[in-house]
Formats: sequence, C-alpha cells, structure tokens
Amino acid sequence: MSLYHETAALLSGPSSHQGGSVRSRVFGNKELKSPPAQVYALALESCKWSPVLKEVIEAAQLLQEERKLTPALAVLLVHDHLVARGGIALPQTHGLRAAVERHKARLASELTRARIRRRCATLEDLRALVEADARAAAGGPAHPRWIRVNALKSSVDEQLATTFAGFRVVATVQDVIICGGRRRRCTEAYKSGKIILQDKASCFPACLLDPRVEEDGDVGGFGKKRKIYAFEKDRNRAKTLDKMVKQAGSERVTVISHGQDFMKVDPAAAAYKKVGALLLDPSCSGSGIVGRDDLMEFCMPEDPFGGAGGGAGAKKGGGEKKGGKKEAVTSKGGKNDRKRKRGEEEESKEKPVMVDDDGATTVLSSEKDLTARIEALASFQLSLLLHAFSFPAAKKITYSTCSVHAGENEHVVVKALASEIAKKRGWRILAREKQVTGMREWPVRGLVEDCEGDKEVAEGCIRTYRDDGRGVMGFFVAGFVRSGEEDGVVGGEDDGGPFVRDADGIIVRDENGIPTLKATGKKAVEEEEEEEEEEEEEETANGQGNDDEGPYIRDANGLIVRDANGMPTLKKRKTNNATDEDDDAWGGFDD
Ligand SMILES: C[S@@+](CC[C@H](N)C(=O)[O-])C[C@H]1O[C@@H](n2cnc3c(N)ncnc32)[C@H](O)[C@@H]1O
Repeated sequence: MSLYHETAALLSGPSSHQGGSVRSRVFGNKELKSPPAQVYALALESCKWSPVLKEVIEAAQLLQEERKLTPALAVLLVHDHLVARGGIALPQTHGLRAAVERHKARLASELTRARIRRRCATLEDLRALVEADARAAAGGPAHPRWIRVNALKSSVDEQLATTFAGFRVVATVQDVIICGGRRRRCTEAYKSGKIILQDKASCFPACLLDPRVEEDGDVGGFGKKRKIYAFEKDRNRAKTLDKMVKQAGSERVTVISHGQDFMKVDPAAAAYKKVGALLLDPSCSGSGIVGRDDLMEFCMPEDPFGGAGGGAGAKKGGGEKKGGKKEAVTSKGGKNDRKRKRGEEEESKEKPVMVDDDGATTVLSSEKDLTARIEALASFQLSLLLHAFSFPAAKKITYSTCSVHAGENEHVVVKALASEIAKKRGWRILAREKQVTGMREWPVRGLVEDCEGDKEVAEGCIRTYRDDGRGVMGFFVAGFVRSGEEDGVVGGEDDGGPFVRDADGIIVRDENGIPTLKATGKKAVEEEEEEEEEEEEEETANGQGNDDEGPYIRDANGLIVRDANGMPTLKKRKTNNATDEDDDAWGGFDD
C-alpha cells in the first residue's frame, strides 16, 4: 500500500476514531509498511492544511472529475501537489499523481482564492496562518513559538533591532499573536543560526547548570580551551545534533560522540578528567510535550457521490448535507462518525499507545502498563544520573525530562540523593536560593509529597505544565551540586571555586585578566598554561573533531569494540584499554 493510501486509511479509517494523537496512531501502528516518520509528517501537515484544501478541492470539483480519488486521498495528494516542496511522491505516470496534476491550473487558482479570502498576500503568509491556526487548534492556553537568541552569534538587542524590528512588547503570553509578514526575516535569522526555535522550558537545564569556565571546567564551559562533550546513542539523532551544533556556531568547542551510549563512557578517561558540569537530558515518556496534533482535525471535502470517505481502509461516511448546509467531515465529531465509532471501536483491537520522546511505543492495556513503563524509564534515568555522579571533577549536574510523571522526576531525584555514590561524593540538591536568578524566581516547583515531604528538595526542583497559561511545555529540571572536598577536589560551589573573589563574588584578576589561586596566593597563569598544554595533548590524542568517531576501535556497525570486561580498545595502541590513566596511553593517536 502506498504512503498515500496508508496515511488516508489512518486519518479516515477505523483507527481515526480511536482518539489519541496522530503521533500515537502512527507510531503505535505496527502494520504500517511505509516509514512511520513519513506517514506522520504527511498526516500532520495535511491535517493542518485540510481546512484550506477542503475548500480548494470542493471548488475545483476534483472529486466529481476523478472518481478514483476518495476525499482523504484527495487532501493528501493535493497537499503535496500544492504546498509540499517536493510535490507528489509518486512517479509522474502514476494514476493518482496524474489524477491531481491534470487539474493543476484549477487547483492553483482555487488556492489563490482561498489565500485571498484569508487576507494573505503570499503563499508564505498563508503558511504562517495555517501554522498559527494549527497551534490554536492544539487547544488550551496559547502556546507560542519560543525563540532563543543564540548568544554565540547575536544578542537580544541586535535581534530586537533587526529580525524583530516593529514587533511590540506585550504583557502576557496570551497577547502573543503570529505576525506572518515577518516570517522572512525570522527565516533568515534562523538559517544563520542567530535564533533557535526552542521551547522556553527546554532552555531551563542549561540556564540552571550555569556553567562557569573557571569553576566548572569542561562540558559546559566554552572559554578558549574548554570543551563540551556530547553523547548521543542514536546515530540519526547524533547527526541532527551535529547539524544544530554547527548551525549554532559551537562546533569548535563541542565534541560529539556519535552513537555513544553514555553508560559506557568511562568517567575516569583522561579526556573527561576536567569535566566539571554535566547536563543530563535522558529519554523519557514525553508526557509533557505539547502535542500539536492532539486535537488536530482532518477536514475532508464533501464526497459528491456520498460514498466511501477515505481510501483504502476507510469506511463509509463521506460528507452529508444537512438543511442544504455542507458540513466538514472530520476524523472526529460528526454525527455519522459517532455512530460508526461505536461499532468500529468494538471491532477494533487497537489499544492506546504511549510514545516516548524518542519514538519508543508501549501499548497501554491498563493503568498497570503505564506504571510499569514509567518504572522502567525511571530505572534507566536513575542509572544515567548515578553514572554522571561518578565523574571525578564534576561539581554540578542538571537532570531534566519532558515528563509530567513524578516517577520520572521527583522520585528519581530522591533516589539519586539517597544513593551510595551521592553520599560518598557529597552530592546534594542545588537549593532554590543558590540557583541563578531566573530559575530561582520560577514560581512552579517540585511536588513536596513526591519528595518524601522534603521541602528543600521539592523547592530545588523546577516544574512547568503545558496548561498553566505560561505558554511552555510540561518539563522538569533539578540541579545537583557538591563541593568536591569529599574526594579531594579543590574548590567547589560552596567556597566559590579555586580563585580569589571580591566581596561581590567576582573573580579578582590582574591587568592581564589572570586570576589568583586561593590555595597558593599565586597567579594562576602557570597552571593555566600547563592545563592548556595538557589539553592540546589530549586533543591530539583524541583526534577531536566532530567528524571523527573517537579514539576507540569500532566494528563494521560503528559500535565500540570492547573486551570481556567491557573495556574499549584505543585505535593506535591496541593493547591499551581506555582505563589506562597514563596520558601516554593517548599519545601518538593521529587519525
Ligand atoms: C530527551 S532527548 C534529548 C533531547 C535534547 N537534549 C534536545 O534538547 O534536543 C534524549 C536523548 O537521549 C538519547 N539517549 C538515550 N539514552 C542514551 C544513552 N544511554 N546514551 C546516550 N544517549 C542516550 C536518546 O537517543 C535521545 O536522543
């Protein structure tokens, strides 16, 4: 079955009445032959455009002319023909493609009419309006598109004076409206990496981590010689990460380990000996994600023959006339639909499906299934967090999820704090009063009852809810800190780090910008130079760069080859395994 038939069946056939988001219907359907991501993209975009396309198809009388097209198929094909950049994804000679392209002049002029009726000057303006309508249809309080200004390439002032010149400041999230006409400038700023589209809540972890080069060393810092090490187990996602890092202009300081399981990263490896801050944003249930498609309706054109309403797999129930007024046929809601729904629900064996934020699906037959899935995720999340706790120089960690379940949030935090390693290494919650201003002031905090009544822990946790009027997705973040004295690391969050500071906590520097070490009272210059040399050695040793596959030998599938003890082998010196602390073990690695 083609992509178009499968998507039509999904949007208008029996499964369309099961409720749930388009996402869960697509990713939960194990019978799909077409790639789920393609089906999802086509379904989602077509749903967004379907109110416009319904008008276009009806006015162009496409269904009267092309009897092989069903209303659902017509929407999908006309969507790709008129608005998708690549056109219809079928050979030119394919019957379905020809059935639409035969009418291209009429379809184009009806699209122009639909655009003018909506007072949009260009197709780009119409796109912006369709997006805005889709967001509004997602229901609940306004959910604006958040834009983060990339401080590596621009500044808020510059963006306000350029990309957003002419925008006005509004007092509340609900006052935010979409200004379609400004889209072009936004696109330019986006393409150049000056702005990044990112939900406000998902910026919280980096903000809470607040890495300082002098105190926190690697991972978070981006000073001259500091590094950010990023681990992404999924190779496709790692490619996206790579792209985003380059677009953000951070490639010089970011080392991405493509396909690397963080659990298998050796915290004692020389490369990570200065890692002071870790941002842990692991896979989760994704229950806080604003499902733009949760309430999305698929509007189908009137079926002129009153028959089948949706291509292969679709049942009867096309448009119906009531008192001469046409009704939109949607995948939910209509009276006919409701009648059908009862019978089909009984027939169908499909169950609700939970789709994690990385696409894993779990069929939920009962409440128990949900509990079991959350427990499984929580156990994996806790393992990752405890692994992060073991990095020798780490003094700050943030843990975040886009889940609203306490099981993945407060419970993980509480268990992590009670762990052996937390006690041994002195990890504690980053208390609210020690957090950076914006995070400290955020009003929504963790749930005390889910922190075993510990108010300090609950206050240290930051939550957001997608329906609380703040315009953000559901999110959770907590920070952990330690002084480092427990295992002999000098300096720490309590004593303000290794350098002498003034009464305002600012590091005191000489005229050359060199800080003074508390421990010795001497300028830190020698140590810094020494560190730089070491880092240069490490970089050579690691063959760092975004495109290489790291220092270890990999198999044909790109997986790191390990010995019986799980130790990887360095590429140059096959006899040394990666736990060798001697820097020499890294020497001479040149590819
Ligand atoms: C919530 S997403 C991260 C999203 C990312 N921080 C962002 O803002 O776009 C979680 C990611 O962790 C990755 N992941 C899960 N387990 C992992 C592991 N053991 N090691 C490395 N990456 C892992 C998943 O592939 C997924 O891409």
